[in-house]
Amino acid sequence: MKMALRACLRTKPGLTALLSQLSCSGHAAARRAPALVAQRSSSSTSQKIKVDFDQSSGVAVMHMQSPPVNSLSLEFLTDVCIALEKLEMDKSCRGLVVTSSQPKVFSAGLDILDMYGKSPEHCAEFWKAVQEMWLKFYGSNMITIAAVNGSSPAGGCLLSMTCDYRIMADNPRYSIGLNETKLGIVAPFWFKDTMVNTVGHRATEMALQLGLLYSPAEALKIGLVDQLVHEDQVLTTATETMTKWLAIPGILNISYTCHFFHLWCCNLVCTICSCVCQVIAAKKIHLSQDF
Ligand SMILES: CC/C=C\C/C=C\CCCC/C=C/C(=O)SCCNC(=O)CCNC(=O)[C@H](O)C(C)(C)COP(=O)(O)OP(=O)(O)OC[C@H]1O[C@@H](n2cnc3c(N)ncnc32)[C@H](O)[C@@H]1OP(=O)(O)O
Repeated sequence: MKMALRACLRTKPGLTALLSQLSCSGHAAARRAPALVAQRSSSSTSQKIKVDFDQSSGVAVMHMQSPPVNSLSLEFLTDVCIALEKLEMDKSCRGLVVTSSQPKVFSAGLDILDMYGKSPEHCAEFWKAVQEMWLKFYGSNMITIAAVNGSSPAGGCLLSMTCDYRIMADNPRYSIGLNETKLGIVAPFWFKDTMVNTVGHRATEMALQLGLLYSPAEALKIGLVDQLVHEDQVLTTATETMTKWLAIPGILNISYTCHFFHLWCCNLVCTICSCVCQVIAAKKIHLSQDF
């Protein structure tokens, strides 16, 4: 799916426009202009994001440092998107590792306090920022690896699933999954689609219906993560793994992209049809109540 988005962002101007409308792209850029990284190795920091870029390897490491649990607030999401935009614009950056500077937690998911009791304008901006993060990671031209060094529920799990590869700390205290159901929330369809693309239909059905959080071992078993390593080795394994991914010629990447793009389009058409059916059904119910 990520590759599919990459392809359409490269090759389909119409869809790019569609996606950019969906994602309100540019809202982050409008706030702070991106800067190109000139040094061989550099480090740039916002309050909540630290990026170390090694120009010799072309690999950047994004450290999420929003205490206590890297919850995805509007401010944090905006910082993430800005950092990503800057890296994306620097063509020498080919790989990105995302990890957490917070102990025991990769990301606690969407910031619940930023969704509750806020103005409609704030909620709209917040929700657009969530979509923007998703699109930017999924549509990135860089190879992305999530170094999941702690728990990663809900939106945190989504963030990791938008990456090409996930390495998780092998600590049974940590968990990962889309647990929205347990919170009394329905996960949006694109959360669901992202999980289907990662672990398949049946596993997603079980995961979402029951709001399951998986231990690292369980997550590995269903393919929610790709590799488990000792807690101390998550970041180094991620950078080693990146070397292997970057050795694959980009052209092959693009070929796979076309296959996945086809699947993604089919999925999108189905989703639109299902939305139309739901609207028609809702109207029918409404009419039958009137008479
Ligand atoms: C505006 C929106 C419009 C439309 C959308 C509406 C609905 C669509 C919903 C979309 C789908 C939702 C996706 C989500 O991501 S919802 C968030 C789900 N997250 C969770 O369930 C995680 C909850 N947290 C935990 O499980 C644990 O905190 C965690 C991450 C395992 C860490 O555990 P631990 O180290 O023991 O830390 P604490 O639990 O003690 O937490 C420390 C501190 O952090 C606060 N906190 C935790 N999670 C969140 C969060 N998601 N948002 C905000 N704050 C969080 C926690 O309350 C503690 O705060 P305190 O002040 O008490 O120290």
